[in-house]
Amino acid sequence: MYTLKKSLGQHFLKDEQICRNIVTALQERPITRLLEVGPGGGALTKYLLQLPDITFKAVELDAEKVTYLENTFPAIRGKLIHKSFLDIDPPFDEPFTLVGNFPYNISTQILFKVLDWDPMVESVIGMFQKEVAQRVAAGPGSKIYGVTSVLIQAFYKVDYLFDVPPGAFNPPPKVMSGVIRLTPNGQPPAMRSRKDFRLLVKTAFNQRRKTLRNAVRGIFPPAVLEDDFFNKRAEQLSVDDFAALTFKMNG
Ligand SMILES: C[S@@+](CC[C@H](N)C(=O)[O-])C[C@H]1O[C@@H](n2cnc3c(N)ncnc32)[C@H](O)[C@@H]1O
Repeated sequence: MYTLKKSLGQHFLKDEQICRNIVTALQERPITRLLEVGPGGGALTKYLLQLPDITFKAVELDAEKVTYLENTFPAIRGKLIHKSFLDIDPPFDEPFTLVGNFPYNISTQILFKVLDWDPMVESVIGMFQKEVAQRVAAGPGSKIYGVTSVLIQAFYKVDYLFDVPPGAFNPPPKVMSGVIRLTPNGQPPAMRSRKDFRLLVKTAFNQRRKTLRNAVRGIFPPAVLEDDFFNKRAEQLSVDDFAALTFKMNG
């Protein structure tokens, strides 16, 4: 039928109930345009192609799976982009939803791409390694609160929907998985620029055990760093705290 390529994170869903649960979660919000990342053997795709009144597209890197999908699901012809998701531009002119049992080797890059495309991405229903999914959803004070938590939560509300055990996949991955939903959080906090925000958050968490003062020394004027606020550590700061701090960074 086809081979499974570990290098492309190919763990295909074999549990039909999990596939249906993902599609049900997707339908809880109105969607008109849908992009599936990594349709693979079509476990989710076969349901997605049946959704009424939706313009569907998918992007798959593996040529063998592209041929397989086009032969098995004629309805997908003309809707399947044979490229890396990381290399494409938004395939719609208007906001769309992103769905996928994502290849885990590029989870973080997928999240960064969502941020680059925002506000074109109006929602995401995605399967990640559980640890990554939990990190995206984590709040201040948690050990797993980090760069992706802050960057994503500045723009999206994150809901952790459900766990998926290794046995739901062929071949089973070594770790648990989790499905999350991202929806725009309304009003992103005021910040000087997204570029500054990203630099600050990455720099602060790069040395998360240090005080903020020591972690971000190079990117703030020395006088600003004297404030007691900088005695805190990155993991104690809220998304709004990070956004507000961007206005005090070096120009
Ligand atoms: C975890 S599998 C999911 C397959 C299928 N959706 C399922 O649930 O059974 C990830 C899929 O993403 C594809 N993939 C890996 N890297 C990709 C990339 N950079 N761009 C697009 N697809 C990619 C893999 O070939 C694979 O089909």
